[in-house]
Amino acid sequence: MDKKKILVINPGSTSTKIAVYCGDKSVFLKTLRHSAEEIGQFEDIASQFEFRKETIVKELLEADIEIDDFDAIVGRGGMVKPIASGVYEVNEALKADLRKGVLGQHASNLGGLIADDLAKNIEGARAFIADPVVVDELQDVARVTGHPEMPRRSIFHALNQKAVAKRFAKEIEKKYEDINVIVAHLGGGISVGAHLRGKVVDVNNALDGYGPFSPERAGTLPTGALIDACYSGKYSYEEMRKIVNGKGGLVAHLGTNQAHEVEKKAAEGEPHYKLIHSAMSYQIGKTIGGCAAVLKGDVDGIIVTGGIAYDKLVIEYLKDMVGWIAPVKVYPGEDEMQALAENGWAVLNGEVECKTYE
Ligand SMILES: Nc1ncnc2c1ncn2[C@@H]1O[C@H](COP(=O)(O)OP(=O)(O)O)[C@@H](O)[C@H]1O
Ligand SMILES: CCCC(=O)OP(=O)(O)O
Repeated sequence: MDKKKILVINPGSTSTKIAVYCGDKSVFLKTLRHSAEEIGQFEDIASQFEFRKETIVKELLEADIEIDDFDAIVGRGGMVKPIASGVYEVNEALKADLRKGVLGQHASNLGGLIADDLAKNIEGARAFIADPVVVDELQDVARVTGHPEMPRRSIFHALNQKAVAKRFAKEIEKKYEDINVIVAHLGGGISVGAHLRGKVVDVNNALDGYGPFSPERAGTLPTGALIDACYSGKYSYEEMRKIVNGKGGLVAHLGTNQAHEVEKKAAEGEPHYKLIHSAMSYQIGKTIGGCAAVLKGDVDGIIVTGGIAYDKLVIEYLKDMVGWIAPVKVYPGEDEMQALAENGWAVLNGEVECKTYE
C-alpha cells in the first residue's frame, strides 16, 4: 500500500483529538481534554480557532512530527447544511458554512477550518471532512413535531455511530445494510440512533434539541419551565443557549463535564452524584427503548460507545434496563480517528469519490 501520511483532527466539546496515520498505521494519537473553565473563557466556538489550532501544532512539534509533509488533513465536520453521508473536500462554500455554523455552534465546526488552514501551507495537501454531525437520513415521520416551525433535526455523532455499527456488522459477519442496530454514543453530547438497514432513520438532536442530558447538555427539558425561564428576565438569550448546550447536564448539576469524576464519586456513594449519574443512565435507557420501538423490536444489537462507555456503572445500568431488547455490545471510546483516516485514504487512493459541498 502507498504510505500516504494523513493528519486527523477531531475537535469535540470537551476534547481535541489528534492522530497521524502513515498508510493504515496510526503513528501518533493524542487526546487533549478541556475543562469547562478552559472552554468557558471563549465567547463562542469560532473564537476557539487559534487556541485549538495552536494546541494541535504544539503537540505535533513536541512529538517531533513534521507538519509540512502530509498528503491530507481530515477534520471532523461541522454544523453545515444537512447532507448525505460521505467525504467532502473543504471548499469555500463549506468553509463559509462552517464559520457561520448554519445549524448551530459545535466544536466540530473547527475541524474542517483547521484542516484547511494547515493544508494550505503544505504543498499538495488536501483537506477533507467526512460524515459530519449533520448527516441526515431521518425517515419523514421522524421529522414531524407538534409545531411545523420546529421540525426535528438529525444532529449526532454520525461518524462514530456509523463506524461502530459497521464494525459490529463485520463481527457478526453481516453487512451493515442488512442489520438493525441501536447505537448510543456517550460523549460530551449524547446521541442515540436507530439504524435501519444502514440508515439512521431516527436519532435525537444531541446538540440543542432533545434526548438524554449529557456531561454538558441539558437534553429534553420541560417546555413550560423552559419558556418561563426564557421570559423570567433572569437570563439573556446567550445564557439560555448555554443552559441548553455547554452549561447543562452534569455541568449544571455537579459543576463538571468530566463524567469519570462523577462516576468516581457515585461509586464512593455520594448520594447526589449517585442520583444524577443514575438519571443520565436512565434517560439513555429510555431513549434506547424508543429506538427499539422505531425498529419494531427487530434489533440485532445495542451498541454503547463514546468516552462514557468506559464507565462501568453506566454500562451495568443499561444492561439491566435494556439488555432484554437485544445483546448490549460495548465499544468504549470511539473509532472516529480511524474512520476519518480511512475516509481520507479512500479518496487519496481513488476508492471513493469525494463529494462537493454546495
Ligand atoms: N475511563 C472513563 N470512565 C468514565 N468516563 C470517561 C472515561 N474516559 C472519558 N470519560 C468521559 O467521557 C466524556 C467525553 O467523551 P468523549 O467521547 O471523549 O467526548 P467528546 O464529545 O468531547 O469527544 C467525558 O465526560 C469524560 O469524563
Ligand atoms: C453535535 C453532535 C455531536 C456531539 O455532540 O459531539 P460531542 O459529544 O463531541 O460534543
